[in-house]
Amino acid sequence: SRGRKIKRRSKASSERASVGITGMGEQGTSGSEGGGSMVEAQAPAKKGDGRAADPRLQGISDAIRVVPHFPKPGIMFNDITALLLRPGVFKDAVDMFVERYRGMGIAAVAGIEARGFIFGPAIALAIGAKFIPLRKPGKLPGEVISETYTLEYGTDCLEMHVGAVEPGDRVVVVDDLVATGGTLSAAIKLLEKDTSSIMQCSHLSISTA
Ligand SMILES: O=P(O)(O)OC[C@H]1O[C@H](OP(=O)(O)OP(=O)(O)O)[C@H](O)[C@@H]1O
Ligand SMILES: Nc1ncnc2[nH]cnc12
Repeated sequence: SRGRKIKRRSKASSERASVGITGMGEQGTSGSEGGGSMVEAQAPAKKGDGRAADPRLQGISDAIRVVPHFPKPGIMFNDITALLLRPGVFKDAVDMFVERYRGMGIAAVAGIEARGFIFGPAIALAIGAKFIPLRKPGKLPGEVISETYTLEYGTDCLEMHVGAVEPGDRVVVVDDLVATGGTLSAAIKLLEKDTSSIMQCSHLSISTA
């Protein structure tokens, strides 16, 4: 044997993630696309409630592996790496973000490290926006602003280069998932600290409920 170790974790749960592309409307404006609600697209459409479910959501949900008790007991981990192995489903997920934000005059897509870096650049390129990495501490070489936040399993910090966002830029914050919301709200605070930018927030909304 060449000594290659394969670490086996507990089996994936048969539970499926419930998925939507969830968005929050612009800060400080009214009547904007997105409607100001973090949950508008999160729940699967129920019969007769007036919302048509996008047929792509089922495929996206099926492609996300739910791993119980990772990285800690009690956490139902939504593993998007399984989705990334399926190019058609990965494309569906990116396309749904792009369809939501194309033509809205978005100047920047800010992706949250690390999983926001998986979806963010593809979305930015497709809508003709710049991509801004919101990074974990100590990774950016220029002048930064920071925001510390609480995670479902620990604390962390996000940093952004000063000047990456210009005043008045319309910015979409992209990530894969919201759990406690700590990461997303830290990203919003970071962007609010630096600029008079107008924000939308969007993520591949996943819940195991
Ligand atoms: O809503 P919250 O409770 O803040 O949790 C959501 C965040 O947690 C995950 O990232 P994580 O910090 O695990 O880092 P990673 O992307 O580097 O894996 C996920 O990608 C979100 O960014
Ligand atoms: N339940 C979860 N699954 C995947 N990533 C997460 N980050 C925080 N909570 C998570």
